[in-house]
Amino acid sequence: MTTTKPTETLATDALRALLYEVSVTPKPGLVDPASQGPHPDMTVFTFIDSALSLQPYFTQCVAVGTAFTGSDLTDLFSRIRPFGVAAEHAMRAATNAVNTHKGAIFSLGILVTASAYAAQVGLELRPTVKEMLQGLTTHDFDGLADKPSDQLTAGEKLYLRDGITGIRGEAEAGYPTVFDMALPALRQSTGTLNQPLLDTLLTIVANSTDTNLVKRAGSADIVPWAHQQAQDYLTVGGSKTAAGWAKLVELNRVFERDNLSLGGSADLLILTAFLGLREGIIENDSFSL
Ligand SMILES: CC(C)(COP(=O)(O)OP(=O)(O)OC[C@H]1O[C@@H](n2cnc3c(N)ncnc32)[C@H](O[C@H]2O[C@H](COP(=O)(O)OP(=O)(O)OP(=O)(O)O)[C@@H](O)[C@H]2O)[C@@H]1O)[C@@H](O)C(=O)NCCC(=O)NCCS
Ligand SMILES: Nc1ncnc2[nH]cnc12
Repeated sequence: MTTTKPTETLATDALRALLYEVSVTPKPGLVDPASQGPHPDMTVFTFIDSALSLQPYFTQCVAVGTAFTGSDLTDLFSRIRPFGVAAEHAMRAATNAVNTHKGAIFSLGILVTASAYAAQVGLELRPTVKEMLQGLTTHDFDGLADKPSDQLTAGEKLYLRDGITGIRGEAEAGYPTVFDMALPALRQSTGTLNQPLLDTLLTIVANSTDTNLVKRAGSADIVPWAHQQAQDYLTVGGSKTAAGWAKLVELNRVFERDNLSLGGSADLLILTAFLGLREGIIENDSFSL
């Protein structure tokens, strides 16, 4: 990917990506301006407050990425992790302790930091991300079996039970769902901004393992079902056809009825929107054809 946008706009583009994602409607399994979906503890306003609470964090990520001069990029990741933990506290302070953007804090913080560093040294973004996160899953999951079960996070439990690496596996591999599937789909999309982002979300759902979905469903068996539902939507034309809209309305109903969350997929859409903003595919709330 290439970007000519200045580093000074990175933090703002991160906030725009967070706000654009929650504004897209109608999103199955997720909060949008028209529906809370399967999230009775969150509204679109919770996400707006959450996003704005993260502005200092993204500014910190830009500063750390720009100033880094070390040779081992895993040190760059280690330097921002404490800021990420602090950002989680800021998020919970802004949302009455609700988890809106925990995953987005992790993933978007990495992309913002890597973008600032890569621009400073003239490197490509994705290799920079992979170097920063080398060994992440091994590091984070090492000794997990000895951790008290009541202290395990959702992702850690799913790794122990199903071997699902979730956000960590996606990140350490350099976000293949984003770079190899979602961003190419966004580049080829047309229409109003809402439509390409909807079709990109369902492209993500069709091609990734969302640990929120698995957690809510109680079994990884939900994943092939979700892949098929999203693919069916895309096959009938997605947001561009009446059949696609009918499928989307039906998916919204089923995900809400069955309490199924796509929080992880939403985060990957946030990353894709951020990269779309950096590449100029998305400009000033318009969408280049
Ligand atoms: C590295 C951590 C962030 C990992 O945290 P954890 O051990 O909790 O791991 P997971 O549960 O596997 O994932 C955490 C969140 O990551 C998102 N996610 C899930 N699957 C994927 C995926 N395949 N690719 C990318 N991202 C994924 C998801 O976050 C989003 O969903 C949450 C909102 O949905 P909801 O269903 O409401 O979630 P809950 O409230 O938790 O469930 P309910 O109670 O409602 O049922 C929200 O977080 C979205 O962002 C997963 O939830 C962490 O360990 C860590 O290190 N954090 C410190 C910060 C840090 O390291 N920062 C680094 C600076 S760069
Ligand atoms: N719109 C959304 N609804 C629920 N969880 C999310 N995580 C990130 N965006 C979300």
